[in-house]
Amino acid sequence: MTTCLRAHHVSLELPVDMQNLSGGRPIGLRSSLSGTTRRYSTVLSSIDFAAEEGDRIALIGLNGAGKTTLLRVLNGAFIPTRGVVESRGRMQSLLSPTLGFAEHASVSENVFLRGTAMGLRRRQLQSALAGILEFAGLHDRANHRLNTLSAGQKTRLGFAISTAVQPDILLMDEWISAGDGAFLSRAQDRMKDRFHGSRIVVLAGHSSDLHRTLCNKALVLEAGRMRYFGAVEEGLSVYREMVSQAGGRLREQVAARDPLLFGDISGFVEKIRLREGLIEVEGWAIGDRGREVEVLCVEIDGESRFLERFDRVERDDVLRATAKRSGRFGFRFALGHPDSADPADIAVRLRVSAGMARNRLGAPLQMVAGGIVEAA
Ligand SMILES: Nc1ncnc2c1ncn2[C@@H]1O[C@H](COP(=O)(O)OP(=O)(O)OP(=O)(O)O)[C@@H](O)[C@H]1O
Repeated sequence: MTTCLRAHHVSLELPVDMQNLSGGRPIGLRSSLSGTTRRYSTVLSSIDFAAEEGDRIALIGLNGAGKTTLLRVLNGAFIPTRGVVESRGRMQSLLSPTLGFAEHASVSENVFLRGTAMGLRRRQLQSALAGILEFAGLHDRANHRLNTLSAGQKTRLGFAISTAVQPDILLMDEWISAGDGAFLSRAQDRMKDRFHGSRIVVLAGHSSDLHRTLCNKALVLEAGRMRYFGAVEEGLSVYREMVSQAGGRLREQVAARDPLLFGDISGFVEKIRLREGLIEVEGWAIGDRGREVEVLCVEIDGESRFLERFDRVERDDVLRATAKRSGRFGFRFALGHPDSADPADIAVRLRVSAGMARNRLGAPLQMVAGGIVEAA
């Protein structure tokens, strides 16, 4: 049997219940007694892709793009409003390890409940039970009620059950990194086994490095729509472009979580001076693989300006610090500014990012500690 996973023009609308507020204002507890209004929101639109045997698909998108929801549609937890999902092969999803636990049942009863929901037979579960408890470090707790376990113990149990058998199709929401030291290393080993043993994997998450290393394809989501499906490198550059256009604050958040997304761009803003309606800025930046940066992006109050022409300055201190023999890594530029803001205020509102191209900008450069902000 050939394993497959396909989505044919899948869309999903979900109900969003909103509390009715008196006069539009929150009024404490009474607001929760005042009834709700139900609206429908389109969370996924026209998702269309086919995964073949051997595919490892990186599911990429900003927060709220719809990654987890798409995984839930693929595993059948949500029925698409339009379109269909077609799959062949045993599917297992590692989304929420503790979802579906019965708090008042015992630990071993929960193994049977969850295992049955995963499609395992009673006899399979009986022979797997000891191994699952052993893996979770709960062999002496089989008869304890689940609600007597700690949150960490429940997570370990959920993980041990979900990964007890090798699936053909594996759906993962982030690479597992929870748990204490000893469990984490066993969990990582098991994840690797399950990942490599699966015929098709969909791996959601925010680590471009992991996606590049483990995946051959990428599916990029933007606000519930499929922006790209195809080779992973191309997918990562579509994502980089999306992030580059999304503004400095968001780039900062993405780069904090995924430092290698934009390559290795480092530097600082060192001086901001206000003079006769101009903002003069000085600093330095080194681009990917130690190259000179090609473009600067200056944002004030969310408005971006790209600079490809700016003064490039040879800086002995930067060359020495980075052990480079040559290169003009210092930058200097001046921009008009519309109001008579004071310099300290401008330092907070101004963000300078550097990159190798407009669609490959790094996170905004930080102001060097003790950097000078002055009005001339
Ligand atoms: N059960 C639900 N009912 C209504 N809306 C939902 C539900 N679950 C998710 N959403 C909405 O769907 C959108 C996508 O959410 P989802 O969790 O799939 O995003 P994500 O890409 O996984 O985000 P993150 O990277 O933050 O985990 C969000 O706007 C979210 O508010």
